[in-house]
Amino acid sequence: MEILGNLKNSIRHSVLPFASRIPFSPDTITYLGLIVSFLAAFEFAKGDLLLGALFLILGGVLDVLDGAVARASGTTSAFGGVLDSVCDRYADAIVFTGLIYGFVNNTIQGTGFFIEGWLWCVFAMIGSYLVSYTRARAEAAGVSKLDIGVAERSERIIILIIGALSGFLLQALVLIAILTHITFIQRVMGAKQRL
Ligand SMILES: CC(C)CCC[C@@H](C)CCC[C@@H](C)CCC[C@@H](C)CCOC[C@@H](COP(=O)(O)O[C@@H]1[C@H](O)[C@H](OP(=O)(O)O)[C@@H](O)[C@H](O)[C@H]1O)OCC[C@H](C)CCC[C@H](C)CCC[C@H](C)CCCC(C)C
Ligand SMILES: Nc1ccn([C@@H]2O[C@H](COP(=O)(O)O)[C@@H](O)[C@H]2O)c(=O)n1
Ligand SMILES: [Mg+2]
Ligand SMILES: [Mg+2]
Repeated sequence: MEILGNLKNSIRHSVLPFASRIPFSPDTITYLGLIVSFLAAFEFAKGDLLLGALFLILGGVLDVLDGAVARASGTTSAFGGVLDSVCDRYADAIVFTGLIYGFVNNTIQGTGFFIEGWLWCVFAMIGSYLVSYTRARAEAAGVSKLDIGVAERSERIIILIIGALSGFLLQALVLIAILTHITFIQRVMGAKQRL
């Protein structure tokens, strides 16, 4: 996990020179990233997994860039951090909703794994929210930074992108559902240790 943490920090650092030339405010980029997530959801609802994945990648890059632009321009703000987080929650929800719509309306094919594809989307969404909320609630209780676990947002997005591009979308959703519940337990235990 330490290696992945270092990779994330090196990516955040490596985009700073590029970010410093972006002529938009961090908040604008955050809002733009949310709009792109809506586009990804719309494409998944139509069953277009390729376009959905491409919008997920763009949305993910924007999610990295908003913080990079803030740091490069010295305009990081407490509100920006809140805005970034809540927009990520809306983005998570709308993308899973697009996938659920796709499975329910059979524009996305995929059955098996004991339960319906749309239900795996629901469990993946529940797990994702438990991961994020546990961190938010623990940090509100005084934990410094509970960014631990195997399925943080970046990992969830990458698994979804690879699943959508590779034809193994249902398998990716099953993996996200399982890994997010593991991460939820990791974070509850981490909060217990730190509080
Ligand atoms: C234009 C370019 C110069 C831009 C540079 C490109 C680089 C940015 C490379 C990006 C790779 C991109 C193609 C893949 C999509 C990126 C996506 C994975 C990133 C999504 O995570 C973004 C971010 C989320 O953290 P953030 O602080 O914004 O939000 C936090 C989050 O909401 C928390 O939720 P949770 O607790 O985790 O559930 C909240 O709790 C926090 O409060 C909130 O602040 O994470 C940034 C992580 C890294 C900086 C980016 C990770 C990149 C990957 C690990 C490695 C990318 C290369 C892979 C090999 C690509 C493979 C997939 C390929 C596309 C098929
Ligand atoms: N509109 C924004 C978005 C982000 N920030 C700051 O960046 C941090 C998130 O960095 P990422 O690389 O993970 O996106 C966030 O906590 C804020 O400090 C901002 O100020 N305004
Ligand atoms: Mg961000
Ligand atoms: Mg974010």
